[in-house]
Amino acid sequence: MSQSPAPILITGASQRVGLHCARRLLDDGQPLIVSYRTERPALDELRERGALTLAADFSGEAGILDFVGRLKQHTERLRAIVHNASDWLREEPGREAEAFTRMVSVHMLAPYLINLHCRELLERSAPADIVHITDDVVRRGSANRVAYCASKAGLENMTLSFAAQFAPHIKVNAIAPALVMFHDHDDVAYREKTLAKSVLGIEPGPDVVYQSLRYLLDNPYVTGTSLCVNGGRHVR
Ligand SMILES: NC(=O)C1=CN([C@@H]2O[C@H](COP(=O)(O)OP(=O)(O)OC[C@H]3O[C@@H](n4cnc5c(N)ncnc54)[C@H](OP(=O)(O)O)[C@@H]3O)[C@@H](O)[C@H]2O)C=CC1
Ligand SMILES: Nc1nc2c(c(=O)[nH]1)N=C([C@H](O)[C@@H](O)CO)CN2
Repeated sequence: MSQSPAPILITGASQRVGLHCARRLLDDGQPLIVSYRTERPALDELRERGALTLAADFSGEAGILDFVGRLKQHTERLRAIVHNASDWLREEPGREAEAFTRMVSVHMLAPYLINLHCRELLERSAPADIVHITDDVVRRGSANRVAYCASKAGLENMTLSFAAQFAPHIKVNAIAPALVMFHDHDDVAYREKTLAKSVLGIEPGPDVVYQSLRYLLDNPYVTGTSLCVNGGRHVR
């Protein structure tokens, strides 16, 4: 007898891109598990649509492993893991080491430990996928967010290592967006400056990340790849 589809895990899905991808996957009829750090009204919508929501704080090893333990109490299989959780921190004078530690933990230690500890769950529903959400800024560095950019570069590199280690039953890829969606507090000057960085010059919205995710989930012959979703910033 065929089993019901295994769930997809998206981390950091209480708002913005992660929430949009969660909604689209639920629209696709995909069983879903999401992690969140802050309780938000949108989580109730996901719960009402059948998603399992698990609290998670990826700021250190203990929180990451605690999340993995609770996840395994709810499922023995995973169709995919989407590492979306992220903090876009600037360095603050006197708190540089804290920022670096937080960036490495959420962008590198969490994906690393979750991938290793959940490999068996993915293998049980192979072919399976891991998708790292990185950032186009890895291509050129960031004067304003050194730790953020370095940790995303580490996540980008782990895509190659895990693709080699987890083949052939688990594909591992990255999606490297540039501007996807502004924050409400972004002023006109910032928006105009940011839009001018790409040749397409638009704020595309979160569906461009979902479309990239859908492609990776549906394509059986893509692994170790990073999809550049940046409006052509690199051709300027
Ligand atoms: N938005 C954009 O234009 C761009 C986004 N990206 C990348 O795309 C992804 C989605 O972007 P976006 O939706 O803006 O992301 P957000 O800034 O909204 O972050 C997503 C979620 O990550 C969670 N999170 C942050 N730190 C932790 C932590 N220590 N432990 C657990 N959860 C945590 C937050 O949870 P909570 O809110 O519940 O506290 C947040 O809702 C990110 O990886 C981002 O780096 C890359 C380039 C551009
Ligand atoms: N975790 C987050 N990472 C990033 C965000 C964000 O809001 N949260 N935003 C950006 C910017 O859009 C940038 O790409 C353009 O200013 C980058 N990463």
